[in-house]
Amino acid sequence: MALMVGARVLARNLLRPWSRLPDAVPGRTGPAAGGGDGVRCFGSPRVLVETDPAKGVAVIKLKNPPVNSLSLEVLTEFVISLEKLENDKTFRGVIVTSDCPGIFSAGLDLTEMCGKSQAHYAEYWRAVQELWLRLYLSNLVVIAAINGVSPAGGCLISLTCDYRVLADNPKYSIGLNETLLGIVAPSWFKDTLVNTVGHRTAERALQLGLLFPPAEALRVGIVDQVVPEDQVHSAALSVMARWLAIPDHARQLTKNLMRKPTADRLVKQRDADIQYFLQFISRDSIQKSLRVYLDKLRQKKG
Ligand SMILES: CCC/C=C/C(=O)SCCNC(=O)CCNC(=O)[C@H](O)C(C)(C)COP(=O)([O-])OP(=O)([O-])OC[C@H]1O[C@@H](n2cnc3c(N)ncnc32)[C@H](O)[C@@H]1OP(=O)([O-])[O-]
Repeated sequence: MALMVGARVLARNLLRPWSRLPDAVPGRTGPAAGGGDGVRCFGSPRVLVETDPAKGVAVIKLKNPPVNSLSLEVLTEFVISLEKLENDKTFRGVIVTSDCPGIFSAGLDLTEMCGKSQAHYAEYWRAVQELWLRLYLSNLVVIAAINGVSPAGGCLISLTCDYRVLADNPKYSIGLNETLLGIVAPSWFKDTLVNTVGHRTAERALQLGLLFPPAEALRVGIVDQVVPEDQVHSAALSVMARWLAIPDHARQLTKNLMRKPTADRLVKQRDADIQYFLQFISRDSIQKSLRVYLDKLRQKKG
C-alpha cells in the first residue's frame, strides 16, 4: 500500500535498501529517550525512530522544524518507518511524539495545499490518506505522547493512536480547528473525532474549530491522560506496558473490529475523496483563505 503514497518521493527512496537512504541514520546504538543500552536508531532526519528491541517498543519522533508541519516528505517517511516497524516481529508497540520543543505538529503543511498544481494536490492528499489508514489500522499498539500544541492534522495523528497522553501545559491545545482557517475537516477526520469523543462533542468542536487546553481536552475525552510535561514519555511507556500485557492477536482483532468499518468508508472511495479534495482546495475562495491564514502566521513574527 505504501507504494501508492507520495509516488515521487517513495520511488526515489524505495529504490535503495533502507540503510542506504541518503538521509538515513543507520543502526546507531546508544542512549536515547526511553533510554538505556540497546536502544537503536534509524529513520530519516525528519522522522527519527528509536527502537528498544528488548522491550519490543519503538519511538517515532517527528523532527520537521520549526513546527513539524506534515509535508509530503514527512508523511512519506512516516509511512515507511511505520511499515518497517510493522514488518519486524520484534516490535509490538510504538510511541509517536515530537522532537520540536513545544510543538507536537502544526498539522498539514499549508504550503503543500496552496498555489500548487492539481497533480501535486492529488499526490499530497493520497499521502495524507495513506498515513491515516496506516496509523488507524496499525497492528502495533500506538500511543501518542503529545508534548506540544496539536492542531488539525496534528490532532488527527493523535486521534489515530490507541491512547493519548498530553503534557499539562496551558499552551498545548489540541483539536480539529479547520473551520478557523475557512476550510472543512474531511469526513474521515470527522469520523475519527466522533469515534473518540462522541457525536455531540465532535459536532460542537468541529463547527467552532475548538482547540482544547489540557484540562478541557481530558474532560471531553480527546486525550486520555494529562501529566506533568517531564512525565509524558514515562507515562506513555507505562501505558504501553499495560496494553502490551494483552495477547496481540486478541487485541489486534478487537482493534480491527472497532476501526475497520470507519477505515473502509475511505478505502472504498479513495479516488473520489481525492477528487473531492482537488475540487475543494482549488477553489479561489479556499486558496484565498489559506493565503490569508499563512500571511497572518508569517506576520505574527514580524
Ligand atoms: C482539508 C484540509 C484539512 C486540513 C488540515 C490541517 O492540518 S490544516 C493546518 C492547520 N494548522 C494550524 O492551524 C496551525 C497553524 N500554526 C500555528 O498555529 C502556529 O504556527 C503554532 C502554534 C503551531 C506554532 O507557533 P509558533 O509561534 O511557534 O510558530 P509560528 O506561528 O511563528 O510559525 C513558524 C513558521 O511555521 C509556519 N507554519 C506554521 N504552521 C504551518 C503549517 N501548518 N504549514 C506550513 N507552515 C506553517 C509559519 O508560517 C512560520 O513560517 P515562517 O514565517 O517562518 O516562514
